[in-house]
Amino acid sequence: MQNKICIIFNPAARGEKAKHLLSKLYTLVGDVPIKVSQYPGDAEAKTEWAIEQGYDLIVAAGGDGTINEVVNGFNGREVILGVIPLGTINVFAMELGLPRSIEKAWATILQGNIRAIDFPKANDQHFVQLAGVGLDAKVLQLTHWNVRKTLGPLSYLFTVAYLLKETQPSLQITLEEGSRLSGSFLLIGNGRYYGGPFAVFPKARLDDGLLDGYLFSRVSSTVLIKYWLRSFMGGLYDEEESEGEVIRFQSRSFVVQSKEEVPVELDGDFYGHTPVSFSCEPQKLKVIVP
Ligand SMILES: Nc1ncnc2c1ncn2[C@@H]1O[C@H](COP(=O)(O)OP(=O)(O)OP(=O)(O)O)[C@@H](O)[C@H]1O
Repeated sequence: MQNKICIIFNPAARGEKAKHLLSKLYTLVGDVPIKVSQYPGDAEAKTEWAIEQGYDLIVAAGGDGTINEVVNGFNGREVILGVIPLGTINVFAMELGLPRSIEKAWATILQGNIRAIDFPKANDQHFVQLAGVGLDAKVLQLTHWNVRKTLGPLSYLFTVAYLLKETQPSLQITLEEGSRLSGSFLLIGNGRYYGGPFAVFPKARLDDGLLDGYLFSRVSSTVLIKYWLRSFMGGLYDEEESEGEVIRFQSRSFVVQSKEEVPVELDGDFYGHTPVSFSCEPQKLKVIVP
């Protein structure tokens, strides 16, 4: 491997359990530098610093939020992303088929097999795997960090149950080719998986130059359970039966607007509010895969 590697490590990943893996990582990687993120946003700053120092293979050691910060530090430079999955769910690592063990993930990085994948954006902020407008972003916003730390992914279910009783927002989506759609909750996928090994977007490919959208007209517990079960079974869905409940689309770019401010999440972290423009640069991001 000819590249100059720098590792960006997030001790707060996996509900702060990742911090216990730092010494193991030091032993494993020898004299490869490890920069420890000190606060939310610092992984992005440390990535920018590393690139300025001449490192051209930046390894995100953390979960999806850490990867998101690292790629946002690339700023259009020709660098390669490596991943050591140390997060709670690690959806992007699952999508790439990366091994979960630290040792195997590091061995994969040293082998240096590179894949070029699409690099999506929401306004000026990049993401790698998924985004959401409406329910899931609000859930992330409202579920307290301490509850997440204690209960893990289960904590979100309580917030979902609470939010389903509230009035649902009204989203207007304008696709690149001009057609308009409306609904209350939008899920966006660069790859197939969302929230775990659930193929919510069975037709999505990381390198097809398109974003996949799933727009729910109205969300209820029945609708959520139905689609979750289907995605769990590998994306078995019935086009006819889904009509009215959900609209699926694929597009290179689209705009989401709403009368009220609706929250937006990127790669599982709260990002901001509507309006938001989504776009995708085809095969722009280089990432190491098995
Ligand atoms: N030193 C730090 N202290 C607190 N938070 C941090 C620190 N460094 C980074 N963060 C934040 O930690 C959050 C969680 O990180 P990450 O998403 O990587 O882990 P995770 O939630 O366990 O994984 P996943 O999203 O794959 O389930 C990110 O939003 C990131 O901004």
